[in-house]
Amino acid sequence: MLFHVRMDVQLPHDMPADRAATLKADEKARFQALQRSGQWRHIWRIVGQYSNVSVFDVDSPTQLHDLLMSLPLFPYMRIDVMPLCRHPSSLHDDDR
Ligand SMILES: O=C(O)C[C@H]1C=CC(=O)O1
Repeated sequence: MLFHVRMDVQLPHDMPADRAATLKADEKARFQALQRSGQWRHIWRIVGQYSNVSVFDVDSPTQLHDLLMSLPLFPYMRIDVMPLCRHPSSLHDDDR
């Protein structure tokens, strides 16, 4: 199942720089593992914002929920999710 996910990150202004750096490094490691697994299929930065739009390929809404909650930056994100299905005119066989 494919999901479009928008994540807006807002770290508290008073978070110590070393704590923020650790969180970002942990997030990057988790993100790259999920990319390698194929579950985090695409990501784009939204220009000028600490935000991204991503496409996830997971087995169920529950799996996506658990995956998002496992992200180190989860407590500092607003997350919006849209379920996707294949467009009938798409030329891409892997859109499902
Ligand atoms: O940078 C972000 O948008 C937040 C998050 C998503 C991937 C990642 O490495 O960090």
